[in-house]
Amino acid sequence: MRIQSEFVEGFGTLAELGPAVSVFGSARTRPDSPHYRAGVEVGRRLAEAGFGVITGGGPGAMEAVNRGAAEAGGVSVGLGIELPYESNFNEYVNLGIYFRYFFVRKVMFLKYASGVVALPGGVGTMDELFEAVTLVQTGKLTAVPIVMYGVDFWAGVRNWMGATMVSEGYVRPEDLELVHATDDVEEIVELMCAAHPSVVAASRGAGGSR
Ligand SMILES: CC(C)=CCNc1ncnc2c1ncn2[C@@H]1O[C@H](COP(=O)(O)O)[C@@H](O)[C@H]1O
Repeated sequence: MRIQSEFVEGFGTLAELGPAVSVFGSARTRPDSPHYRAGVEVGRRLAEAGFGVITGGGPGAMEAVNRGAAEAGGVSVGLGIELPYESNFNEYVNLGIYFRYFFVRKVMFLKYASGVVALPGGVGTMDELFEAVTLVQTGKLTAVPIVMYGVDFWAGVRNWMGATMVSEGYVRPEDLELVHATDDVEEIVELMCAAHPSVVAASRGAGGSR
């Protein structure tokens, strides 16, 4: 069965991966934009710290993150999705897996992730980010750092969650703390390293920059 074989192939490949951070973000981020540059930097710094990156393997922010990681010599994973129009892996993916089903692919983003970062994006990015929050909140996923990159971009969502969801009693105040917000790529790397000290030790042992 196709669905089952997608799970088997995905688990088989990603279980071998080593520590990696899933990074989501818009397919439409332009290469000349600050958000693209931030994505490259996120990929590069995570790779230098010893983390692989996992993206949707497509254009825009996904390409930026794969690019930063690959150019720094890191593991650069793309979990591609078959879409009604032509879609290929961006050229910076060095380990690609293709999926027909979005829901199988979403399991793969989180099952082996040591952390999650959301760059600015649209509904796809929101969907992937909030799946991570839901799974951590309900204890279905080991608590990993979850970071919104772009304080101004995400401010509306964060403020509304605090002012409306929390005050209506639908979200516990402490659950808001599951999600960090920053404009600082180094803070992302520090959060990931603090949660995974063994990665820091290994990358130091391998002559890593940290
Ligand atoms: C130009 C265009 C729309 C290409 C679409 N090609 C795509 N290739 C791979 N993953 C994708 C694509 N579009 C959306 N996604 C998924 O949804 C997220 C981005 O959705 P959005 O652009 O924020 O809502 C990504 O993290 C990715 O996992």
